Amino acid sequence: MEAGGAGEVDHLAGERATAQFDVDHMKVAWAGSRHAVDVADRMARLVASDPVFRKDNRTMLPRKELFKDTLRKAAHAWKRIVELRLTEEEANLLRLYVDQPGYVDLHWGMFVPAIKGQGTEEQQKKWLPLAYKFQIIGCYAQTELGHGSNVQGLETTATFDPKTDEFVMHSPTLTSSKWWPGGLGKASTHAVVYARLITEGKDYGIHGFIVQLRSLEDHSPLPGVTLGDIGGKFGSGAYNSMDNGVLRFDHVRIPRDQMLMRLSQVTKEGKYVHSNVPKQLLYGTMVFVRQTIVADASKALSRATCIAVRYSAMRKQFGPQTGGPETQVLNYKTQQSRLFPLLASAYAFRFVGEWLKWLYTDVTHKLEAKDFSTLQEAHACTAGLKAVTTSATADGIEECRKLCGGHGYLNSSGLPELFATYVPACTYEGDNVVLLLQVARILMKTVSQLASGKQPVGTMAYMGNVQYLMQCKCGVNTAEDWLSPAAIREVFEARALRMAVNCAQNINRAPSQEEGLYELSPDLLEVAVAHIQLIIVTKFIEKVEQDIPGEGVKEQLRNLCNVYALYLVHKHLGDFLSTGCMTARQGALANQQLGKLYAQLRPNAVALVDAFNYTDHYLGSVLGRYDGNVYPALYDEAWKDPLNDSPVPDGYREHLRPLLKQQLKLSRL
Ligand SMILES: CCCCCCCCCCCC(=O)SCCNC(=O)CCNC(=O)[C@H](O)C(C)(C)COP(=O)(O)OP(=O)(O)OC[C@H]1O[C@@H](n2cnc3c(N)ncnc32)[C@H](O)[C@@H]1OP(=O)(O)O
Ligand SMILES: Cc1cc2nc3c(=O)[nH]c(=O)nc-3n(C[C@H](O)[C@H](O)[C@H](O)COP(=O)(O)OP(=O)(O)OC[C@H]3O[C@@H](n4cnc5c(N)ncnc54)[C@H](O)[C@@H]3O)c2cc1C
Repeated sequence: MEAGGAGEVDHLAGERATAQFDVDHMKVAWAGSRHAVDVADRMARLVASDPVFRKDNRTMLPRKELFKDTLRKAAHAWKRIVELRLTEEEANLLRLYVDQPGYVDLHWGMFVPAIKGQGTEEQQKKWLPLAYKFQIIGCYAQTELGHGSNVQGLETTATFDPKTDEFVMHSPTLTSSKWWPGGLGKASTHAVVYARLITEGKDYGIHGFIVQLRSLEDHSPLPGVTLGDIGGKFGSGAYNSMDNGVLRFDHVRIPRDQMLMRLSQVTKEGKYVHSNVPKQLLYGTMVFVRQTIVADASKALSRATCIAVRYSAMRKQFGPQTGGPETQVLNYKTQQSRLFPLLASAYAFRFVGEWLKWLYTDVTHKLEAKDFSTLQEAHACTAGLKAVTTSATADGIEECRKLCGGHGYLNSSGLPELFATYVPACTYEGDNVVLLLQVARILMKTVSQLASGKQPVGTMAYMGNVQYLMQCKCGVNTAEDWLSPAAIREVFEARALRMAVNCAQNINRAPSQEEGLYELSPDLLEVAVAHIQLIIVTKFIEKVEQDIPGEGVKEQLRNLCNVYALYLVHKHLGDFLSTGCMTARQGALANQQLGKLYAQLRPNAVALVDAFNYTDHYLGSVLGRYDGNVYPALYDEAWKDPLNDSPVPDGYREHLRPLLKQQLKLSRL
């Protein structure tokens, strides 16, 4: 737990004393409200104090035990939720702090939202109460062995049989086997299955169906259903607690009313009827989850940076030539230039995630009122932000591991498991490259419409300012000029627009649009990244412009915002220079300003990670302990490894002793 307990010594107290802002108010700025801080705090402590939720031994558990441990934790969490009558908000936070991937994530995160989004009112009335009480467990079975990204290429069939008023679910090929769905392998009783709807001999494409997979009596697979886990995954512990599964159907029959019929229906006679809504609403659950993944990116990156900042503040290496104490590694400028942009990114992703949640809610309300005008904006923002934030977070966690030197490689640092658990976020819910290409296509469409005078809206509104942005010159003359939000915003807008226009022009030179999009896809990726980075920078600037209470809080957030933006300028200087948005000298000034910002951030670094308000249990890291008392903890942790159960290892008699004896004989020769 955090410092303050009897007898604890705060080894980072000196660091905390140098903070130039009110940490308590920063906690509120980070969490979104005082209420959010309090609820999160209560739930985190509830989990941390419960021995069932212990996780320090997780990476040492064999897979079967790890899975059983996940089942136990999930059941215990549910018991506590019911006993304590927790609200939905509290229950979600409790599950978050349990911090172990498991079937419940998919049950609440995808199965329930899929029924809510795609089921009729009648279907919701039937299925949701069962799901809410855990009388059924559900998963989201979309991806197949042969196809994941290309949803329209899925092969599972749902053929309507009007004689019995049923759909026949079938897996016609090996590649049509459902493959990857979380919770499918061992836990789920039901799934929302995506399959090709065939009626009256015609294939109407992909639709969702609720299918029961296992007996509610003894959990055995129902006749015609083949089920299993797809095998061990990357890393120890990590995502191996999840039963990602395989599923095959052999002509399994389900009632007609188990097709999710909000968007389209099949009548008793077998007639296909499509409601007058965009077909893409079928992808609604993915849009919802992508939005939550952006919020999760800031959680994962803030955990990693919290560990790396605290450890870097206590770790010392080398010292002045004249003798004296060694230097805290956090004082090395190289450590700061690698770590502080990640800390700033964690804050940036937090605020853009907050904004994205607002956008998603707004779009949902519009959809309910049959206004589909913002569907494309929602798709572009969720897909693009999911891709950019998860890639940066996965890379950032790995960088934090390196920033912790050798000890970062130990499981007890928490970083290897955090990385292994997090990195599939770059793939699931849409491969990041595939998603960025979706964004780029929308940007190309927007550019092509500019000539006709159509004004882009939402996050693409800046593209309407094309005349100015194509020729404007950055007005920065001194390093301090880079502290102007207007200057930053302008170069990011000009860079994104010019890259998009250049790419569109190159595509137009290709023999066909499709060929151009194909040939220039590597450039398109960069166009999409530039646009998404502009959104993140803009939302951070807008956040800092709000009224933010607490001494020094706004100043710290402004610094972090500037670090984030100028770090991107430095990292992508090639883009800014090649598009003529700024000069090489202005690039050098940006870097100069960045150095000054790092120096200002340094005395606040530990307090800025304290503001995340993570318990030691949630952090799960010996190196990231709140009290900074790392070495005794590292030492103790090593002795807990099963390899240290006995001084002489298993295998000595069979493999070491004969070897050593043989060498003895040889040396006597
Ligand atoms: C909470 C706890 C968490 C839960 C915990 C989380 C744990 C992890 C769970 C992981 C779960 C999963 O991975 S579930 C599986 C996730 N699978 C994926 O994400 C698959 C990714 N693939 C796709 O989304 C799609 O197939 C596409 C977008 C790549 C391609 O689709 P397509 O149908 O072929 O479409 P395409 O021709 O490109 O586009 C046709 C038109 O539709 C638009 N369009 C495409 N997608 C969308 C969309 N979603 N919304 C609106 N519009 C869209 C395009 O802009 C285009 O517009 P216009 O040009 O016509 O105007
Ligand atoms: C841990 C984990 C959990 C998952 N959970 C679920 C779940 O609960 N339910 C579910 O249904 N699925 C789930 N999935 C599946 C996941 O959604 C897919 O793996 C994901 O959508 C990527 O699809 P793919 O595997 O087909 O990759 P592929 O598309 O085969 O990607 C392979 C490579 O091809 C590239 N590529 C593909 N298409 C293009 C293109 N058009 N242009 C350029 N490059 C391209 C990709 O960038 C990538 O480099 C999960 C996956 C993982 C790893």
